[in-house]
Amino acid sequence: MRYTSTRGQAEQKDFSGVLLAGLAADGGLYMPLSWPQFSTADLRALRGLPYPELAARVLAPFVGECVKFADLQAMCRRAYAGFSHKATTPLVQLDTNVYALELFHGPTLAFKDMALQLVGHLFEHVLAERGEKIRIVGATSGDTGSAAIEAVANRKNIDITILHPEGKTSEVQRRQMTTVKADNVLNIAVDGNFDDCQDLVKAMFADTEFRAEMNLSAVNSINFARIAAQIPYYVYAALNLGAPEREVAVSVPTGNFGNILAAWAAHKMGVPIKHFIVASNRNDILTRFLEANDMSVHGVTPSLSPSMDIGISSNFERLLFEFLGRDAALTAKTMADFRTSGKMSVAEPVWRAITKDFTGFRRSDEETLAEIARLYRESGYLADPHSVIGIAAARELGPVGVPVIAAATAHPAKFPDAIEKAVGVRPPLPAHLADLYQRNEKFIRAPNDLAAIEACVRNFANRNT
Ligand SMILES: Cc1ncc(COP(=O)(O)O)c(C=O)c1O
Ligand SMILES: N[C@@H](CCOP(=O)(O)O)C(=O)O
Repeated sequence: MRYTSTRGQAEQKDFSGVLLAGLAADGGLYMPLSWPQFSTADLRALRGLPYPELAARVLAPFVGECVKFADLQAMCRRAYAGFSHKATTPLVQLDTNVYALELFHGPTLAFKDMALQLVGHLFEHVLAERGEKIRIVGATSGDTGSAAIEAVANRKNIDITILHPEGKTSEVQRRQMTTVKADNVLNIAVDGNFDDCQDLVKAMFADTEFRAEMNLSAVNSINFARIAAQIPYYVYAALNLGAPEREVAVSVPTGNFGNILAAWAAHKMGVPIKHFIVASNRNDILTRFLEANDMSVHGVTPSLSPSMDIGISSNFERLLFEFLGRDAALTAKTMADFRTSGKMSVAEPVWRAITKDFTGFRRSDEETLAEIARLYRESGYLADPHSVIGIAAARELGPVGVPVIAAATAHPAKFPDAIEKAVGVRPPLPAHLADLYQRNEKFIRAPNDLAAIEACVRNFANRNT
């Protein structure tokens, strides 16, 4: 499998090349040249497999020749061995046609573990083969940071620097990053919001000298390996609900658009996913676009679902590329105009085609608390402030008679203040994190300034010289 940039100017790469590069050299995002196809018979053959086996088979065509299938299988087994639920991603029925797909049984209690636990093994494997060292730079609004750190802490040949917006994650999320004891981890609290952190990461990649000097790599969903590793759980859930003979829909709490894009990729590969519901909080750029063809940047306002506090959704570029008929020049121009003007609308037929597949939904903080309370009262199910928006969207907008997979993206214990406000109880952290509040934190502070951040990354890289 070869990968091409959405902006068409970067060299094509194989899976390992994409994994290590993260962002394409032209600022675009890598996409497979074509989507692997799974026939009805192929899908039936996956039904009933344990999650790690299914994941290896779904990922094999993306990985291609880069990793032997037996090695990929072994990595999938190791990646999910530590998950706290035997089914890895269990489905919980909440209503006649609403199912929570629990993606938070990994070590850091969010869906990011699903991809990053595997990506950590893939990095180590590919780096050992190539004899290379990488420096990962990543941005987080709360969950990617700890999942990435957990996946690569103490791994040889990898340094990781995570930028988080100071004061804008939950305390549990911050401590999950800043209390990890590993010499290869640097946490930076940036004086800004998530979009500032994400821009700083992209700017480091755009600084070609710095990128080459540091051999930068990415753990955010700009790295296609992240998207690929998020596809298998949609295949697994759809099969468990009757696919390929039965259609399903998905409802996904959305920020950077990576998770729902993975569901859409599963649909392109042959899984009968009929509709895609984008659930957002008050940071609703995608919902505004889906309602009125208006993608205008409004900045980021803190909410009770901090991981979705994202102003610009990076992965929308991948969807745009597809709906523009894979016209890289037009995608590049549209993205450049968006960058300059802070606004984007697409040609009417393109917008109609997108909105045929995707519907937007939003909930304010007050509504989110009310949804948590209602769900808890009616079914005893405690959902975190991100997942509950997707669940509410599934109940309200799910196509009639079609089972909706509502992605449950985080464990409620990551957001105890919001949960307590909604239902009056503080969900306890699992045993492996029980002493999180007693652990010592380690991070540095930096301004929202590229030169300052690059200096931090460079100093960290040179710490032992
Ligand atoms: C708990 C949670 N829900 C939802 C999201 C949004 O997912 P995405 O950025 O893939 O749209 C995130 C962060 O990415 C998250 O951490
Ligand atoms: N919501 C994320 C932000 C980054 O998203 P990613 O999927 O591109 O890594 C977070 O919680 O950190």
